[in-house]
Amino acid sequence: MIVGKRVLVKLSGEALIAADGYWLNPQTLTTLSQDLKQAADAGFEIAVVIGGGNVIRGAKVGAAGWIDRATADAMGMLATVMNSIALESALENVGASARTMSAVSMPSICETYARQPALHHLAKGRVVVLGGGTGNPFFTTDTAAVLRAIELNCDAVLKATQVDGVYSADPKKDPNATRFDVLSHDEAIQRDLKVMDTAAFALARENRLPIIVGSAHGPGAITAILKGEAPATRVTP
Ligand SMILES: Nc1ncnc2c1ncn2[C@@H]1O[C@H](COP(=O)(O)OP(=O)(O)OP(=O)(O)O)[C@@H](O)[C@H]1O
Ligand SMILES: O=c1ccn([C@@H]2O[C@H](COP(=O)(O)O)[C@@H](O)[C@H]2O)c(=O)[nH]1
Repeated sequence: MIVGKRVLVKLSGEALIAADGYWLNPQTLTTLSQDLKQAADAGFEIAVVIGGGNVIRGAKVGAAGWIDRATADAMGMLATVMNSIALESALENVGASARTMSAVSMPSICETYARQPALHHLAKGRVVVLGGGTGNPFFTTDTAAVLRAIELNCDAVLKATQVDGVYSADPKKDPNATRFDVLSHDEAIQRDLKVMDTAAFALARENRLPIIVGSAHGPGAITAILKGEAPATRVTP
């Protein structure tokens, strides 16, 4: 095991897009849910933040000019709640106990996020899916993931993404990019490595929170990283 018992898993929204372009692929949600259940069954306490990149990214829409940034970000936060309740359903379908809590209050749909009830759910072994980001515009779900991980006394954030670690440049764009096994928060910020946003790295650095970056692809991928059985990059103080 390379991280402690309580982990916040950050999932990409974009990874939920189906091969035909539809915004949500049920098979991807099922595979991720089976993996998260496996991790919970292995004794990990799991909180999850899922992005909204399969639906909207506020910065991009705001920059296009037809809608203001804060409104576009509100749409983005709502997208993360849609993804969160879809993941909650998929988790329940595979037999895991799960609760969605949203930073944006919508009590007829899911619980509103509050720290103490979230800690209670984690202690009960429930997978806690945290929707709505930070509840504020001009942030991303990477920052929300780090913020919640700190609040909920998590041992690490696992950014379970589309690549198997942090590279010297985006490996999807630069075939010569080289992979780090370990690097510091300072290095990640100074080198402007865009696997997570700078605000998220800075908040993690300030609070000495380790960030693990690895691939979410394939059955059991997340559990394997948590157990130290799959390649991943560790970003440490
Ligand atoms: N230096 C780097 N090392 C590794 N990956 C990088 C780097 N720079 C950019 N990336 C890219 O960052 C991506 C990680 O972001 P990912 O799509 O998982 O999440 P996100 O954008 O936070 O989530 P969402 O899709 O919900 O918005 C990887 O797919 C990778 O292509
Ligand atoms: O705290 C937050 C988190 C997210 N948003 C908005 O949601 C989208 C989707 O999140 P991603 O992290 O990009 O997947 C984001 O682009 C923002 O527009 C937010 O406003 N506040």
